Amino acid sequence: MSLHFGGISVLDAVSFDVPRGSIFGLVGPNGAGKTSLFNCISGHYQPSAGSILVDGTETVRAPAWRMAKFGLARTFQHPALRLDASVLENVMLGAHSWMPGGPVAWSLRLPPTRKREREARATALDLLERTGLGWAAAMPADELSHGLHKGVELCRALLSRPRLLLLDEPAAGLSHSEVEQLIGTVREMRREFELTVVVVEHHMGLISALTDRVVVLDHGAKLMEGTAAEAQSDSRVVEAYLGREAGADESA
Ligand SMILES: Nc1ncnc2c1ncn2[C@@H]1O[C@H](COP(=O)(O)OP(=O)(O)OP(=O)(O)O)[C@@H](O)[C@H]1O
Repeated sequence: MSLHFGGISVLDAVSFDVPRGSIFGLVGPNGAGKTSLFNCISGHYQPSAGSILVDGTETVRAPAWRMAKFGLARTFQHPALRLDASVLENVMLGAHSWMPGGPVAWSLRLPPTRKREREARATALDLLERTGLGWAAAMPADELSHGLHKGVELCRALLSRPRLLLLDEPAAGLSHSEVEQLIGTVREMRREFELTVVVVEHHMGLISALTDRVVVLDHGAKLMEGTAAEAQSDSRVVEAYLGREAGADESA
């Protein structure tokens, strides 16, 4: 799969398979193309060439809002929450992909809709409890810290019942203990919901603890694929990181 913006190549024939049920890491230096690749998978960007298959179904021309139909949910580097709404209301937005009816049925709140809404609310509260956020359910989202917003976004993504969960830098801005809790939560959710997870992350502790395999990107191309330990001891990977840091030092 390739991605160009004008004459600039952002991703150059990047190709890999994510085994079902695995936790797969996308790593690489700043500007390597990780978020752009994520945006292609989640339908926020249209690749210039190539294909993306989710459970054998081509998703490339589907817009981002249809991705839940393919069993796909994502979180963002900077959580996209409705800050004026409560934490529970934010999580409940994840249920819209499987609620029966549409906006008219929801506003009329017919009996089948009410029943599903009760189910969704109970599941949302359960997810919040299990990620340590039960106490915040009724609070306006803007009263929570950045780290807690990430937990709320994760609950919202899980409520959409995904088969493939995309996490974009979930550890950024989290404290050490919050990262530990996140690792436990993702492991538990993977097991319970039989999820496949793809995670973009700079936090190598999280990548080592969580992932079965990683792909390392550099300058929009795939540098290597293997376990996190193999990646960390690969001379090409070490050079890509050091080279980028040296470049940053020179320009500083
Ligand atoms: N919408 C866009 N238009 C033009 N160029 C873009 C666009 N989105 C990304 N790029 C460019 O693509 C390259 C890869 O960016 P991307 O954000 O995907 O990298 P990254 O590996 O996620 O970096 P980081 O770790 O810093 O988040 C960068 O040079 C960036 O400027």
